[in-house]
This record gives sequence, structure tokens and C-alpha cells, in this order.
Amino acid sequence: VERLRLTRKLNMNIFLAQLIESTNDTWGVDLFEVDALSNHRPLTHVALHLFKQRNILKQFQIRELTFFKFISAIEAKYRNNPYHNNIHATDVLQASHHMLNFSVFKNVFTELEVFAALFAAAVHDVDHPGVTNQYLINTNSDLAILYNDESVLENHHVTLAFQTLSTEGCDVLSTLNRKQHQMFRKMVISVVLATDMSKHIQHIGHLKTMVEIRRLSSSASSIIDPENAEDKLQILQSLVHCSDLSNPLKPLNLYLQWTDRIMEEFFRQGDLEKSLNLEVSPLCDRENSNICKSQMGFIDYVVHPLWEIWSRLTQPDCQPIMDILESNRVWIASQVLTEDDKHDG
Ligand SMILES: O[C@@H](CN1CCOCC1)Cn1nccc1-c1ccc(OC(F)F)c(OC2CCCC2)c1
Ligand SMILES: [Zn+2]
Repeated sequence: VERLRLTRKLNMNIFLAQLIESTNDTWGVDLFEVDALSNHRPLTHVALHLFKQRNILKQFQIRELTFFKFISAIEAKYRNNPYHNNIHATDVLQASHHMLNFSVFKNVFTELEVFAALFAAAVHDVDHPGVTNQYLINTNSDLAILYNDESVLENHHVTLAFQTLSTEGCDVLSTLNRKQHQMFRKMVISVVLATDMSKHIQHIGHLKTMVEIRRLSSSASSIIDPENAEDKLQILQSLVHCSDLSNPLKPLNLYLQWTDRIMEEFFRQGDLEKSLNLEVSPLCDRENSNICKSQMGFIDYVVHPLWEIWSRLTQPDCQPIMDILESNRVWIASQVLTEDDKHDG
């Protein structure tokens, strides 16, 4: 029996190693599987692997143990929400890593910019309480008071991330010089704050401008000017925001798990609102929800408008991912019909 147990353990570790290896260049890795096989430490496993694969630790002389301590401390500060948890952070990190490899970004970003973008993705929802900014504002929460109702969650995530650096043995930025540290901090703050859904429309505006300018100045061979720091920062903000809203562009079995999770998280907020005699927020009433219809709306009015312009900027590498969005939408639409019948039934 003991030999069987050890053999099974060995096979699980081999399977885990193969899954982690696939995060290098695969869109749609099953991170729920990585979570199950890694003793619920997907972020630490995947972040360490990707930062080493990109040679970031060597480039900035960061000790592997220091990075391990930092990312473990961050992972431990993600709460066990149905959706906003360490698996979601790993998902956004891996999607950001994947899209940074798009050919349109070749020779565009510095190592420091890549480091800042992936760091921001990994920490972007740390200690998320599983409720929305609006809920925190409506309930006069300490966080809303602290951040004056402005990007309350996002301010909290980035502040906690930088505070974690001063935990014993966790300062992954200690080897950066003053200028690098200042630039890194500016980029991480702006990328994490840009994940606030209230900035969504601005992302679309900036991307449309960028695509238009590139289209008009046909001379620009490489679509993005590596000298333009402002443009590059906006692209990194949109890259992480797109990764944050990438669930509907993942293989259907993964997309459906994320949908179940976000709905359970919204429903728990609705339960809290009911118990506090507050008006139940949209989409948060578990007694009265149409999951497929709300996903159709999310895709048509939020996700597709953003990814349509993002894919124009990043063609042709985004096409396979847009194709998944299209096929998922067709499937959802087919379920709306049956879901209606169920309710009518
Ligand atoms: O809540 C969303 C923004 N709101 C803005 C107000 O209108 C409705 C949409 C984005 N967001 N923010 C945090 C998490 C998510 C979020 C992430 C994956 C979601 O669905 C699936 F892909 F898993 C998701 O779906 C909700 C329920 C149906 C429609 C939206 C939401
Ligand atoms: Zn997020």
C-alpha cells in the first residue's frame, strides 16, 4: 500500500510539473488542476516558474528564496473567496505572461516593465473581501473611509502588496536602484489601479486612439513605439485589464467554472445585503438570476468591446483567443433558450 501511495504521489508531482511547464506557452491551462495538485499554492508555483523562465530573478539579482517568501506571503493573503482568490490571481498572471509574448510586443518592453506588469498581475486582487467597491461604500466600511470611496479595493490591493515587501526576507525590490524602484512602483500602482472596472471605458478609448494612429501612420512598421513610455504604460494597463476579463475567452469548461464562482460570490453579497436590509445589487439575487442571459450581456457589452479593439492592436496572435470567445458565446446563446424553458417550465 505504501509503495502505491508513493507511486501515486510521484505521478501527481510529474503531472503538476507538466502542467506548470505548459504555462510557458499555452492559453487556457487548467489552473484548477494546478491548485489541486500544488496543495492549493498555484500562485507560488506558477509565479516562481514564470519569473525564472523569463530570467527576471537573474536580471535583477533577486534571490529565489526572497521571491519565494514574498509570493508565498502574497498567496497567503488571498482569501478563499469563490472567485477572487489565489487561483484567479494565477489566471491573470499567466494570461498576462502569455500576451506579453505576442509578436507585436517583441523588443517593445524593458525587463523592468515586464517585471512590473507580472508583479501587478500577481498581486492585483490580494486580500479581496469578496464584495464590490459599491458594497464597501454603501456599508461605510473602513476601507471606503480610508480610500474616500475612490477605487477602494484596488488601492487596498496595491498598498498591501508594497507593505508585504517589508515582511522579514520578502523585499524582492532590494536590489533595484532608486530610479528603477521609483519607476517600478509607479508602473505597479497604475496597472493595479487600472483594473478598477470604472476605468473600463477609458481603456477602450485609449486602445482605439492607439490603433487609429498606427493605422494612419502606415509608416510605423512596429505598431508600438518603444520610446513612448506613456503609450507602453497604457498598453500594460490594458494587457492586465484584458487578462482580468479573460474568463469568457478560455476553454468552455474553465469559463463555466469561473462563471459558477463569480455568481456564488455575487450571491453571497446579495445574501449579506438582504440580511442588512440593503437593496440587493444587480446580479446578486440568488432567487432571481438568469446566469446565461447575464453572461450574454457581459460578453456583448463588456468583454467583446474591449477584446475586439485589443485584438486589432495585437493581431494576429489574438485571433485564436477571439475564436474561443465566439464559440463560447454561441454555446451560451444555445443555453439561454433551454434556460428560459426551465424557468417557464
Ligand atoms: O462584474 C463585472 C463588471 N460588472 C460591471 C457592472 O455591470 C455588470 C458587470 C466584471 N467583474 N469584476 C470583477 C469580477 C468580474 C466578473 C468576472 C467574470 C464574470 O463572468 C465569468 F466570466 F466568469 C463576471 O460575470 C458577472 C456576472 C454576469 C455579468 C458580470 C464578472
Ligand atoms: Zn481580478
